[in-house]
Amino acid sequence: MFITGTSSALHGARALGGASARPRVAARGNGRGGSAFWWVVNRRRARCLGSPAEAGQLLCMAARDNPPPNQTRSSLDVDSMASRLAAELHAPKVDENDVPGEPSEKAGKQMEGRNGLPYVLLTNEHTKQTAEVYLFGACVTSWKVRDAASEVLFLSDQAVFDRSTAIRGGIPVCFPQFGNQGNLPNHGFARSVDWKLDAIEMVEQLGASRCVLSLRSDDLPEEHRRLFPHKFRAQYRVTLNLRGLSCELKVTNEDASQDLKFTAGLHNYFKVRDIEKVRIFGCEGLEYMDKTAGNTMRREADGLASGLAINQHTDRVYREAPEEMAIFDSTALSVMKLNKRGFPDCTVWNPYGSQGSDPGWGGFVCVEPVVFHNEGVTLKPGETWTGSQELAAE
Ligand SMILES: O=P(O)(O)OC[C@H]1O[C@@H](O)[C@H](O)[C@@H](O)[C@@H]1O
Repeated sequence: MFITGTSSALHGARALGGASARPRVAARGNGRGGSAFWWVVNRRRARCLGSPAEAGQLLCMAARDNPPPNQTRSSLDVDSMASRLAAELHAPKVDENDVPGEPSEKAGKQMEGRNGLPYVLLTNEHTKQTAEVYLFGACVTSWKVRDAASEVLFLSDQAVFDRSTAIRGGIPVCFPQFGNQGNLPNHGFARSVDWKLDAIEMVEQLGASRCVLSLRSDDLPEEHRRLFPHKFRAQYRVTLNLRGLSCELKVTNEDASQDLKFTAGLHNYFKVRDIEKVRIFGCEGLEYMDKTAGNTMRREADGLASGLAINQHTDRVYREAPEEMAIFDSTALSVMKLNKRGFPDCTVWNPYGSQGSDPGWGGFVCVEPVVFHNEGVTLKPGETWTGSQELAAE
């Protein structure tokens, strides 16, 4: 939503004021799906063009021809749209995770959750968003937007909170193995062990609330250390910023002489009203491993102009997916945007009632940034890898 959306207005503010600009809460979008869909379609069209100026021109033309539902042609301020877009495209990107925070109770607090399991309730007073992050599995189990009234993530009715198994739903962290290729349990052990809470902090400068969790190989139960005899430190930062929710996973090889090899992913369960009416943008033309067909490599059709529909058991690991992807839920009239870094690949999964599926399969779609193809990550002793995602919901 380039005209009214939170994301573009803030990018614009950042471009004009730099990283030290006072955070401000931008005007919200109109929250109607027509406008959200308009954003997706035109953003996709703009992406095909080379320069920011061309992209800006195209967006302006598209807006004139096809204004979002709450605006008329004459009310569009095309010049300001164009300069905002150009600012967004040219702005040096600030890595918010590099800006240090200060411990603060305003950012959140540790609470006792289901069955007494500890979790962090993060709050962002600027945007009135909240998130819940369980220390078990470093799992984000809830992210609420629109004055904390609207839940973005799916949490299964069958989710178990007793440390016996990973929490089903939210955003489980898959590490050091994504999927079942390797000698570890499916998706590795990080989602089924306790992480340590290092900090709950406020990044005043950016209007962001953040919690920092960590996991060290030395603290793992013996069974995992035996199967994965490597020294590592993982840090996971979950931030509620002015645009939405960001998750950053950093892994350091702490071994003095051995390489550290792993695959990883952030297993986002997005809540949808009706899986049949969902479209996913960003997979068109990509090569993927089809896990429903014995891991055969296939290629997605190029002409998915209206996005990928889920109408069967779908379990695909796309190779080199674009940084920006979007999920359009035409029943809820909402768009969830995913911007990923350091995770080259992406999984799309919905069991669609297949054997053993969660009974809630019609109410979620998993779109997961992963590093999987090309043998994942190899870190030399002392090296660090970082993978992150930014989620926005409109
Ligand atoms: O049941 P689990 O271990 O949580 O995994 C759920 C699904 O997670 C997806 O990421 C995988 O691609 C699927 O193959 C898998 O079935």
